[in-house]
Amino acid sequence: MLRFMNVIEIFSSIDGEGSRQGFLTTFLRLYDCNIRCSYCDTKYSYGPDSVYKEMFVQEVADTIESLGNHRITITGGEPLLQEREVIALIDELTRRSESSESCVSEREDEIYSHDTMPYDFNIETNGTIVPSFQRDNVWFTYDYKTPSSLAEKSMNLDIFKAATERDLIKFVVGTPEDLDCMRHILAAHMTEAHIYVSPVWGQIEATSIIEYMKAHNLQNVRFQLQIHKFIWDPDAKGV
Ligand SMILES: Nc1nc2[nH]cc(C(=O)O)c2c(=O)[nH]1
Ligand code: SF4
Ligand SMILES: [Mg+2]
Repeated sequence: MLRFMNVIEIFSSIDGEGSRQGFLTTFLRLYDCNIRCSYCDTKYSYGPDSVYKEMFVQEVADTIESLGNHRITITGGEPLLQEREVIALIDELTRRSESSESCVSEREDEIYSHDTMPYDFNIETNGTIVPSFQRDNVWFTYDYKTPSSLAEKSMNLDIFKAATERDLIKFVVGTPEDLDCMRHILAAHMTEAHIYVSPVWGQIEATSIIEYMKAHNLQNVRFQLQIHKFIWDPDAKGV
C-alpha cells in the first residue's frame, strides 16, 4: 500500500548527541509535535505555519539511500505521530539493504565493509508515547521533559519500563529544579536504559550540572553537550 509521510527535512550530518555522537548520520525530521516545550529548538517542525512536504515512503527511502549513511535518526517534531509510516519506511530500507547484501554474497569481505553495513535506526521521541513496535535494528532515545519545559505533565512514565538496555533516556535540564526532578524520577523509576543529561542551550551552566552530579553521586548519569550547536549556528536548520 502506498503511504505518504509529512517530511520537514532529510539531511546528512554528524550526530550531535547520544551514543553515536560524532558519527555520520542521516536525519529524517518529521512534521508535527503533540507538545510545546518552552525551549523548543525546532519550532519550524510543527503547527500550521510549518512548511512540510508530503513524500511517499518509497521516495523517503530513495533519498535516505542516496545519502549513503547506514546510521539513521528519525526525529521531529514527534516522529511517533507517524508511527505506521515510520515502520513502513524502516521495513522498506531494511528489505532493500538485505536484498543488496544477497546480491554480493559471493564477496563476503565487502558485505561487512563500511559501505555495506546494515541500517541502524535511532528514533528520537519526546517521552509522551510508548512505541508499539520493535525491530532488531531500531532503538529509541526518549526525552524526559523536566519542569522548565512546561511539558512535564505530558510525560508517559511507562517509557522507563518500556526502554531496554539498547535505549537512551535523556533529561534536558535548564534549572536546578529540573536537576532535582531528574534525580527524583530516577530514584522512583527503574529502567534498563542508559541515562543522559544535557543542558537546555544557553539556560544553565554545564559546570552546575556536573557539580550536581558530584554532589548527588550520580554514577550512572552521563553528561553530554549537543555538539552540533557549537559547530553550526544553534538555530540553523538541516545540520
Ligand atoms: N547534528 C544533529 N544531531 C542531532 N541529534 C539529534 C538531533 C535532533 O534534532 O533530534 C540532531 C540534529 O538536529 N542535528
Ligand atoms: S518535543 Fe521536541 S519538537 Fe516537540 S516541542 Fe518539545 S523540543 Fe520541540
Ligand atoms: Mg530532538
